[in-house]
Amino acid sequence: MDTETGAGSSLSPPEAELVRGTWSRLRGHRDSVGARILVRFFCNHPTARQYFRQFKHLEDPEEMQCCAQLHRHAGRVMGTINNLVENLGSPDQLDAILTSVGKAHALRHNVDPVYFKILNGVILQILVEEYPESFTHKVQEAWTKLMTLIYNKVLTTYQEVGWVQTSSSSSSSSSSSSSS
Ligand code: HEM
Repeated sequence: MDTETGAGSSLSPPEAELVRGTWSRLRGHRDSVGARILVRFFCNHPTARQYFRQFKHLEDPEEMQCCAQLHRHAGRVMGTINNLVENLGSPDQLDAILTSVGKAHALRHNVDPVYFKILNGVILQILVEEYPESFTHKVQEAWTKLMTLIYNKVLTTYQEVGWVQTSSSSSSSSSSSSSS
């Protein structure tokens, strides 16, 4: 079987096992962890809110925390990660899942792909904060590889569909702070 996604290496079997092991511990808390990730992301990178009608004008983290659209997207992000983790042994499936995510965000939501890179960093940051004992150096390396694979495949899909940055998708005024 092909071990490449075409846009970055697949995880080795031991790396995939490390990701599965940590995910199985946090899967039951994925709604609350997902909401924390998105609140941190949107607070530290306010321009990322431009794509979300319901909370693009919200500044207060408490108000954001209550927003249904934020929770829906948190569920979708964490649901997609769940799907990816369940298919770590199937490069073709990983490819199909990420192509679909890439197409939706490029063609329907017109999201600047740089936000995927930023969000990936926030996901890792929150996972390490929430599960410090589980996220050893080796586990972090394995998760970083999964995040890189996500970003590379999404970016490749953007290129394949001919996504072109417009002023409304620009991220130039994004805050670059990474702490909460
Ligand atoms: C790992 C990263 C991400 C994953 C897995 C993900 C996943 C999803 C999924 C599965 C959907 C529904 C797809 C559809 O509309 O058919 C969605 C919708 C959406 N995503 Fe993402 N997403 C990610 C990152 C982002 C980022 C970085 C942004 C923008 C800053 C974003 C903005 C949106 C918007 C605006 C929608 C539509 C929201 C709505 O209809 O309420 N996504 N996302």
